[in-house]
Amino acid sequence: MTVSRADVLRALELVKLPASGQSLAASGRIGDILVEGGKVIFAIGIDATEASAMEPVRRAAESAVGGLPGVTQVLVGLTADKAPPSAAMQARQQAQRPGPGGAPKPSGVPGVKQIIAVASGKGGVGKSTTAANLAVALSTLGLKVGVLDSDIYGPSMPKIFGITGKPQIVSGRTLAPMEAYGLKIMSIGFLVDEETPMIWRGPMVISAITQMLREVAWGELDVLVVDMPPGTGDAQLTMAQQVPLAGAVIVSTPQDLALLDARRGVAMFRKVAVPILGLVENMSYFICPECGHQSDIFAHGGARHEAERLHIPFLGEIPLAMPIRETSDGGRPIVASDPSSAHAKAYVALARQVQAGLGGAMRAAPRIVIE
Ligand SMILES: Nc1ncnc2c1ncn2[C@@H]1O[C@H](COP(=O)(O)OP(=O)(O)OP(=O)(O)O)[C@@H](O)[C@H]1O
Repeated sequence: MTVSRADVLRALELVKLPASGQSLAASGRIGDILVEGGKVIFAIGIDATEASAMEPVRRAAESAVGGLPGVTQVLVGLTADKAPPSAAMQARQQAQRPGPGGAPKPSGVPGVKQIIAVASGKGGVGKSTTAANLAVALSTLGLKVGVLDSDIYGPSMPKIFGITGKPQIVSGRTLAPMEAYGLKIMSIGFLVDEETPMIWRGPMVISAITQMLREVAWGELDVLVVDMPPGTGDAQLTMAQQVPLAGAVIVSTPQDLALLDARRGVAMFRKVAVPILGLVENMSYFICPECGHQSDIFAHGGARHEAERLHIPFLGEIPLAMPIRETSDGGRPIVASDPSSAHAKAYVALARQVQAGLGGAMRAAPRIVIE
């Protein structure tokens, strides 16, 4: 038995909006409905200010559609991007945006002291490898560390940490994070099916991130490292705004073009008043494993200059090295699998800089209110 879009809409007629009592089906808030076999995926358009009020509607929509014969899986996201906002909505959003003074900020996550983002202006610069090794390095400094992989375009933490399986539900909607190398790990890869078409991932990212932040039993953490999706589009900007970030680390390669993208990354976090902890140069230079000769394949040092130009801290250089790639691609990040190597030490040096920067960021940031 296959479900049709009309069946889905009929089920959504029974879901009412809290404010108006209007049915969700008739509200004009439902975007395209994707039906693949027994899987149904769609997004509900909302004003960014309605996110918590609309969460029960999202859940009601999921259970109404989930009850249809032939439906095996339902994924409903809330998206603030769908419809162009009305003038009133725009005014409200404008009022919410942090001004030069910094406030207001999203509320903190109970038990989690600091959340940092690892971001890059474009894909493929080694952001996830850096985030994973930075997280392990922070834990070698004695901190309790979690990793939240929000890279909708290519969640790589399950692979980097060699995690298979799915997180278990601990109670109600709360999931237990996965664990590896003493870190708590949650990935969007565990929540969004690999087959979910890319076009759906953008709209879903915000509700998935909220879920990963607030409906995961993180326990007590000193630092939660968020691996951001690469780029500086709307999804990334909204995330930077919605996640209570203490700071951001930008990863770049030394090439001019990558640096241009890194500059956009810096501008994005500045726009939402998130402190920049600094810029890391990844794949900075190459040391020949045979003869030990160092070659600067991409004109090494570009990121250091760029950091100076942008008046942000330069956090260090990570070489382009086969052992980094092999361990990262093999589920054993080098800081965990070969902690005495020079490469691991480079990440630990990076972690020390980040830790020092966070002290400053915390002093400068408004007090985070624990709900
Ligand atoms: N310093 C390094 N030396 C050698 N290989 C590296 C280094 N950093 C990353 N890599 C390799 O480069 C590839 C891309 O890295 P990674 O997935 O971390 O990048 P990313 O920026 O997160 O990519 P995406 O944007 O696609 O998610 C991986 O195969 C990784 O192992």
